[in-house]
Amino acid sequence: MSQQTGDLGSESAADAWSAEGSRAANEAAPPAIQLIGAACTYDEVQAVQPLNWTVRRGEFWAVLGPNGSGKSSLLGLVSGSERPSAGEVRLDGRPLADYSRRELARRLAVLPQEGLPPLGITVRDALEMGRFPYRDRFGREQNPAAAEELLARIAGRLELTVLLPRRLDELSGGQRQRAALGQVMAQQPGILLLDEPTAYLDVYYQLDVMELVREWHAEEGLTVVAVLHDLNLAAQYAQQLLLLREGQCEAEGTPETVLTPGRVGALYGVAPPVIVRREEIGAPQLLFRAGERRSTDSGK
Ligand SMILES: Nc1ncnc2c1ncn2[C@@H]1O[C@H](COP(=O)(O)OP(=O)(O)OP(=O)(O)O)[C@@H](O)[C@H]1O
Repeated sequence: MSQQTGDLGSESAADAWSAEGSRAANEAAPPAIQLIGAACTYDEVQAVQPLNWTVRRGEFWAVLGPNGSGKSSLLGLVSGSERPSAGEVRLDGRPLADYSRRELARRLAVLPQEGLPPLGITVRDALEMGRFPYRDRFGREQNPAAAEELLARIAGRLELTVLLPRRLDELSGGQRQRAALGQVMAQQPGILLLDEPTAYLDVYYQLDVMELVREWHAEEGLTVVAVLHDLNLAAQYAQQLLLLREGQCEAEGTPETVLTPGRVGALYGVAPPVIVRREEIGAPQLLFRAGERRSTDSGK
């Protein structure tokens, strides 16, 4: 969606990226996200081992790995909900710890797994709540007309217009996930984190959410990091993959280089998948069959 919103969201993706901006300029700019030996520990559990990872502006990453491999903990480090037990996380070259809550909310948004909770508030209220980083302490927008226009455009784009007066607890899970996407769009972040955004959705809404995120990414140079379980969805939508094993980087790179049959089979404990390439999907797709039963379960 185009972001002709006047001075709305001065730190928005549109500012962080110009269509004609060269790749070289982007590479010279500080990375959108940088982990420098960053680790996440809960009591005795080392969920993320010290990790170096760089996400440049405008990249679309998927974070993959078996259950308990540290995907959500990694996302927590990036969003600031988890404090690193070692190392540092930087956003745009600046330590995450230096951001105020409001500054962080202008820069980064998180789309949760289950969309918005089924509360008694309307979809319109939910979208307006996304504007909180731009409102003063009395809840006023600097430019109310432009904000209103932005919300109307988001609602139109997400086909939420007829749902605006409806309460969240009257919507389906798929509709609530769309409303959640509308809320994070209203937030105008430069970086979007998605935590298994398709977990509770049928295949129509899975593709729907991913297509909308892809369009947003393509049109505005949004930086996207999505935790996904579905390797095929990841290969289809992400340009770069980070594959985790027990809190460590097992592999990173393009879907073609990361999703090799031997690696995927060994990591997930399944038979090496068959790789299928279909032009209309434009990415490798994996066909799975069960392998040997896992002899031990680490309890993670
Ligand atoms: N709040 C917590 N307290 C203690 N241990 C935790 C906590 N959150 C996660 N862990 C542990 O950290 C490790 C990594 O968990 P995490 O949720 O990051 O993995 P994940 O890859 O996202 O898993 P899943 O795919 O099952 O969602 C696991 O061993 C988990 O038990």
